[in-house]
Amino acid sequence: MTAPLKLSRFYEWGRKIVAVGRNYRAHCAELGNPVPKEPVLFLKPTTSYLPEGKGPTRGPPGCTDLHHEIELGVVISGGGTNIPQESAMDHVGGYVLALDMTARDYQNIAKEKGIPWTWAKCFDTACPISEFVPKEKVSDPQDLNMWLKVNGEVRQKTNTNDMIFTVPYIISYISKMMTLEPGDLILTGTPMGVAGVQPNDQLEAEIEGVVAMKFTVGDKL
Ligand SMILES: CC(=O)CC(=O)C(=O)O
Ligand SMILES: [Mg+2]
Repeated sequence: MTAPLKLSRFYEWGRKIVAVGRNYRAHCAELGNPVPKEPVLFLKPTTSYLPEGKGPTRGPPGCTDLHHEIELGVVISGGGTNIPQESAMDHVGGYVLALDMTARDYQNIAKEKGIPWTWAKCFDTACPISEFVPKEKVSDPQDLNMWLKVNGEVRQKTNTNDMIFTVPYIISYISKMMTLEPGDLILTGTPMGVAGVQPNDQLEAEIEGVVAMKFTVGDKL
């Protein structure tokens, strides 16, 4: 008999990772992107998951500008299509602190050529995650202080009330065209301060009072 799937190990379920881009005004400005009128969405494969303690995060072959992007991750417990914003939070089972590791050099090339960001966002180890935090431990996902340090120096710091699109809006928006399933992870976008990392850099991140995590940067894949 196979063991029942536990939501706390959602990353083993093989469901999807839907990522929101450009969800903080200051981050749009730092990369010279317009502020979006609707969420900018892309997918990351579940092979990019890197739970804390499972080794270093590594850029794809040839990458010369691997960036950190700290993000609040929302774990879906109840699936659905056309989920109304008003009941969207009923579909949330919990949260993780996540990094949307990005090969910025490849992303810039993709943007110039007008081609997808796959090489920039989808490599193995591109989605480091913290331990799972049950929904009950977070009273308001739209009021969380979170930060990321590289080698002890703060690089990114925000409150999630700075998001352009809120968690319920994002869930409702995605579910209009893509069925959400239990075990899916939504990455809600990164605040300003994205920057390059080097092999052996120590990444430390926290949602204050909720969860913390540490990762090392490794050599390229
Ligand atoms: C410019 C980006 O890489 C978009 C993104 O992932 C974000 O979080 O914003
Ligand atoms: Mg991102």
